[in-house]
Amino acid sequence: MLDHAMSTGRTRVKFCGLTRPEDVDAAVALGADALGFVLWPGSKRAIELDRLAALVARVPAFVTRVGLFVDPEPEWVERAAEHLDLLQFHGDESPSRCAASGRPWIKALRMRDGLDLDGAAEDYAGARALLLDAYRPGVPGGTGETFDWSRIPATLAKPVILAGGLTPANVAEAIATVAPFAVDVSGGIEAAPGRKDVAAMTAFLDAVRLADA
Ligand SMILES: O=C(O)c1ccccc1NCC(=O)[C@H](O)[C@H](O)COP(=O)(O)O
Repeated sequence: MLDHAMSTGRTRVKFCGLTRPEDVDAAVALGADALGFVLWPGSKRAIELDRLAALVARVPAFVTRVGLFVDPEPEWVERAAEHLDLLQFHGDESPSRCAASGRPWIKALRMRDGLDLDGAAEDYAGARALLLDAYRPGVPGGTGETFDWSRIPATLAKPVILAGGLTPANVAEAIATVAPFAVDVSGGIEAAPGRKDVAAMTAFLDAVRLADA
């Protein structure tokens, strides 16, 4: 069992739903650990492969490039994966489906009533982490909604990436409550879907660093 922060003393930060070069540049300059690109066409933040290639070309070494999928066709994963460091699955993918490409992956779990997190951690043993997100029926992610953080057990067999409705105003409380390995934010740092706000990105990272201090 791991405690969520794995005693590293620093909460990693993933900014998700990037669509514009200027937002990628700002996120890197501010010190985000990982950048997420939505590769599910149903999202307002979705990007095509040519845009993905152009955006990730701006990302330097040691910043993780993450691609988000929702029940994707294997061929789509293969084509996108050459531009990515890590795959993030947001749909009903089985563990074997997540692992099929042989590339590192994480599984997003939406916190619907009755979800057995310990069981999911066993089922998705091959995941590098579990991303815990809010549950809204019919919406696979990016809801901008929080969930009851006290539902997360203090120890879990996988590192926890906390997501769902995080903002510069609530992320410190989230870290104090959950002690996650990482936090993930999309709507809370946006001016509009897919358009990040530099002041909000800055405030979010400042709040995380203060919480870690
Ligand atoms: O952002 C989307 O539109 C999206 C669509 C489908 C699947 C996942 C999606 N985003 C996933 C993320 O990683 C978000 O960062 C996460 O759901 C938290 O979003 P938010 O509550 O807006 O911070």
